[in-house]
Amino acid sequence: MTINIILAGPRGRMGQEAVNMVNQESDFKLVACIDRKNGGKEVKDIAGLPPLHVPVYENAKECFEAVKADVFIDLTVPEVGYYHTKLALENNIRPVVGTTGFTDEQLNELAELAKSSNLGCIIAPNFAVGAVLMMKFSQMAAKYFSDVEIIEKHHDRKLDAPSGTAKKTAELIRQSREYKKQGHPDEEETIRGARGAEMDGMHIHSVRLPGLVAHQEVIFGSPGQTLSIKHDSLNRESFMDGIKLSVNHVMDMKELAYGLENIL
Ligand SMILES: NC(=O)C1=CN([C@@H]2O[C@H](COP(=O)(O)OP(=O)(O)OC[C@H]3O[C@@H](n4cnc5c(N)ncnc54)[C@H](O)[C@@H]3O)[C@@H](O)[C@H]2O)C=CC1
Ligand SMILES: O=C(O)C1=N[C@H](C(=O)O)C[C@H](O)C1
Repeated sequence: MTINIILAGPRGRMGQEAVNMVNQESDFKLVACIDRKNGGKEVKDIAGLPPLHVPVYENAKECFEAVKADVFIDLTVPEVGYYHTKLALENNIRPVVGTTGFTDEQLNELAELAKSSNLGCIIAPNFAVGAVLMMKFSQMAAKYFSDVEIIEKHHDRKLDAPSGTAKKTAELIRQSREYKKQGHPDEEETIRGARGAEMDGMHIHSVRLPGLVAHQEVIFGSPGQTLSIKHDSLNRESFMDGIKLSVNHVMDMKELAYGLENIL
């Protein structure tokens, strides 16, 4: 069976990689792209994309109404990604979303909409299988270590901080860690932000540097020992297997899953 796909964000770092992946998969067919420029053109007219006679729309509503598709892939920015995802569900198209930075309220609203529409929807802060394992291993370790710091490192073009992966890691850790307000009770920041962001008494630190792609280390400590769990995405190909898997899987789902671990 061929899965017809609409993709938003085709000129982005992830979008370009995903257009090429979809184009190379024999069971996937790119049927339209949503881009904030290039409306009325075809994918072949956009530099860096394959020579495909596939229409490009600037208006997502117009695209979803005009083009018949099974799955919608979003790789854009948070507000736009949320709007696209909602619109896709309203048009009976199953979203696979890599865009990070959605609020809890937005995630809850999309989950309700997917359920009431009986449609699959996958929103995954990280599509790299190794990163999912890093998160799950951290969740396991948190049962035995209540002191933990998360250090995420990304390229300096990234808009959201902390990363979606770091937030998801903290949520998974929270499920198995006994609550603890970490650090010295009297500790003080002499420069604001020195201790990073705080969630549930644990700390998250965000590094942004040119040259990096996507990296995270979760460090646990207890008297006399530390445990480090680390993952590196060295390029964006690392995310493509997770997107492929999600596109196939979402076809058989009837509700929203938040995180690739739910379908592995
Ligand atoms: N889930 C995962 O495994 C991964 C998720 N990401 C996330 O994917 C998203 C995209 O990342 P990158 O490709 O690195 O970013 P990018 O900046 O290279 O691409 C963003 C895309 O969004 C489009 N865009 C920006 N503003 C827009 C607007 N107002 N309307 C319509 N389109 C708009 C841009 O034209 C571009 O195509 C980010 O949220 C990032 O955190 C990135 C890597 C892996
Ligand atoms: O913007 C990125 O690059 C990435 N974003 C995702 C996140 O916020 O966790 C996934 C990965 O870390 C790359």
